[in-house]
Amino acid sequence: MEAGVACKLNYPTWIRFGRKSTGSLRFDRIAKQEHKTRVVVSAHFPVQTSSNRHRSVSLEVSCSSYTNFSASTMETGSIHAPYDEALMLKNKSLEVEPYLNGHSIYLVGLMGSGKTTVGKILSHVLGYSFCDSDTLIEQEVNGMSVAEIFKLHGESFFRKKETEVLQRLSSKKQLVVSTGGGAVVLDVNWDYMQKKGIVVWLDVPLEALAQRIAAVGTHSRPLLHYEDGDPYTKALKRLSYLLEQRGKNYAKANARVSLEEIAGKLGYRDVSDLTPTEIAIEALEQIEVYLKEEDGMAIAGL
Ligand SMILES: Nc1ncnc2c1ncn2[C@@H]1O[C@H](COP(=O)(O)OP(=O)(O)O)[C@@H](O)[C@H]1O
Ligand SMILES: O=C(O)C1=C[C@@H](OP(=O)(O)O)[C@@H](O)[C@H](O)C1
Repeated sequence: MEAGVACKLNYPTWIRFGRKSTGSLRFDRIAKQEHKTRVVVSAHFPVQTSSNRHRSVSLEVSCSSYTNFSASTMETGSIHAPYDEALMLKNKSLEVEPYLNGHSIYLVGLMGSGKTTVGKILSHVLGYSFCDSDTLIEQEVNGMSVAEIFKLHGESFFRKKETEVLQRLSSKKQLVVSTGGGAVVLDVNWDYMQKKGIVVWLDVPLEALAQRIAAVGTHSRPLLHYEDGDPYTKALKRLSYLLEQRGKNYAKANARVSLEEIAGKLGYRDVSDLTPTEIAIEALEQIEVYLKEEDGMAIAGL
């Protein structure tokens, strides 16, 4: 089909895919001028996942001639086009960036929710600096690891340092900050994060978190050392408890990125099929929704 349409117009077509089963097909401007072709496009986007993880999209396109608009359809068929997530991420960041106005992004969520992984992707695509609050704390405490800080100085010392780090970052713009899972508990931390920042919650099902943590081990996460059992069981038990304690705090975030919802939208059966880039795209979408709402409220004087 792609070849067929291109052949009729003698120019290549551009196909842009949206994420919510929508998209558009754009024809080269010169092609439109030269051929005086009015293109009527009806697109159908069932998302399919192939075994090599490259998504392809079926697209049905109908074209009719401009000079004889009522004329019959030139061609109908189906295109399988690669789903370029890096390009989609870039496009989304270009769309969101002007609304961001330099505001920093603070990622919150339970241990293993991907704050560091997704944060690095976001900082790179937005051209922001990336900070990991745990790493900054470790640097402040003479390079001691988080686990060692907990062991030697206790959790309250760690929390004090965490607040100091967030206070220091709060005066800066254009940062993507991966916070520690417990940063949401203290109100003062929210004041710092929201001073020049937007808080985004990565909401990941507990089983997926426990799987991720079990894959790398629990040694670097001292709060997971209280339970018995294998790493998966230990992580699942403790994370369930922590979510009960902190659920309300995470829900205060300006934007929520639910992996279950993204997987549903993309037609995946399991959240573990999602790539960090797909999660980063959704984070930008949710940030955009939040900023547009804020903008609307400011214009309405609310
Ligand atoms: N979308 C993802 N799918 C699978 N594994 C992931 C994903 N995001 C992160 N991980 C893995 O999970 C672990 C924890 O991720 P990380 O970004 O360090 O989380 P956090 O900073 O929230 O603790 C790492 O081993 C990372 O490679
Ligand atoms: O949930 C928590 O209270 C903690 C999460 C950890 O960070 P990650 O969420 O980056 O693992 C780290 O700050 C510390 O072990 C405490």
